[in-house]
Amino acid sequence: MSALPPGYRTVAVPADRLAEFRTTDQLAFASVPDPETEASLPFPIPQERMMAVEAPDGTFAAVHGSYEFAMPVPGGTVPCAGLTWVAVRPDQRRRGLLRAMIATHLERSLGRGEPVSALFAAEAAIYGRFGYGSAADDVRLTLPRGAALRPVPGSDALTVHLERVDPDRHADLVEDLGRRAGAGRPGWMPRAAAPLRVRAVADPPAWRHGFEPLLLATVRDGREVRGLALLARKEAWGEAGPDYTVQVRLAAALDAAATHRLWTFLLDLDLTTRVETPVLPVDDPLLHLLVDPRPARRRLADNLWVRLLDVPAALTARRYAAPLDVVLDVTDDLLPQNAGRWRVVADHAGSVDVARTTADADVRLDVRELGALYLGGRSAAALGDAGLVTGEAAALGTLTTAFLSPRAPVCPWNF
Ligand SMILES: CC(=O)SCCNC(=O)CCNC(=O)[C@H](O)C(C)(C)COP(=O)(O)OP(=O)(O)OC[C@H]1O[C@@H](n2cnc3c(N)ncnc32)[C@H](O)[C@@H]1OP(=O)(O)O
Repeated sequence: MSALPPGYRTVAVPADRLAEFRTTDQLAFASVPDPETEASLPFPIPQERMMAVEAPDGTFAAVHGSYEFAMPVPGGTVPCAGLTWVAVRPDQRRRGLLRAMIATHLERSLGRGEPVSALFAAEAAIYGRFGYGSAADDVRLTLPRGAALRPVPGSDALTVHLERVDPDRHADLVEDLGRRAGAGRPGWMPRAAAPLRVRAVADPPAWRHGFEPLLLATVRDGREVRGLALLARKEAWGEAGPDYTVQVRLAAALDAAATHRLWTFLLDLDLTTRVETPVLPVDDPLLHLLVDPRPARRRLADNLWVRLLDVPAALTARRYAAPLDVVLDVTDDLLPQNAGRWRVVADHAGSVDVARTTADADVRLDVRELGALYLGGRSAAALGDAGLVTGEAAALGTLTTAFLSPRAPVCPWNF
């Protein structure tokens, strides 16, 4: 794999070097050290998944970590290493430390039996060279107060309850309902680990930036919670009076009526002028419910990047929307065991077989593009139009239909 410069070495991070791990990350991201906030929150990365590169003087030059995820994929879940906290000290850049850390990450993930890795990219140009493909987009809207929604039967019968967030009482509720709301959506990463659940509802003053303490809105059918949102408002007064902003950090609902009731509430809070949505999938029901979507400001961004580490294990972990019998010729510069021709056969009953073959290839593509297709949010035909995947139009069409997911993939929280 990738060599480190002379005198550098890859090391595990023992508990007594957690502060140095954090400081290295803060130096790379220019984050303001905040010991009070840090002490109030559980550290998110399991210690055995934290790694560093030590410089010749024994200090950390670079760090990375990973989360253990069961990533939803079309028709199932796959063990996934969520790469995170990738940081190279500014005085140690561009000498191959990231490249070496990626090699370590791929090798260790495979050793743990994780055939897939996923990440959020700080900068979009970094990870393609390592075989990660942009597999999902997300959208954030800024909506005017009072934006009208098309009617949904049953919405009026639901009630809304608003309270301040209490992390002890609400962490599991938020995770459980969020998980159910995202059922069937590839990439909708559950936060199985307790530190991640706690941090999802955490509200330290340093994170508020002028907004009020975090609120929880629950949509109820009697006593049963059918939807919820985490939100906060920012007070502002202008010449024309109140000009508040509502920031919705998370919104989840179990059905159309709860979705409608939740957004009807969020879009009509007194004193407010605008409502900022959280990250939404590009096919979120809110987009379909808006009577007039044009005044909404939209920001489209890349969401998950996906890397297949073990091509046959990854491809057999998901199901396909149509029968498939195709020979893929895959290139993979970092993991040669993935390279070459694979026959992928899937039938209507859900059986999938991926095996080495010497047959002629129908489709040629890099592992990066296979990662982009994996969650079902990209079209092989469209990647073909861009020259990134090659093959006969019929083969690309079959691949497109079989890989697509009925719901657009997204991860609703950034790791
Ligand atoms: C999943 C996450 O955690 S995303 C967070 C990533 N971290 C950050 O953005 C924090 C600030 N930046 C950094 O810490 C570092 O500059 C990193 C991690 C982005 C890069 O680390 P380096 O050790 O400098 O990278 P390294 O020297 O191994 O470069 C490997 C390759 O990536 C390229 N590269 C590195 N950074 C970037 C970048 N920001 N944009 C485009 N290309 C880049 C290099 O040019 C090199 O290309 P080559 O293989 O064609 O020669």
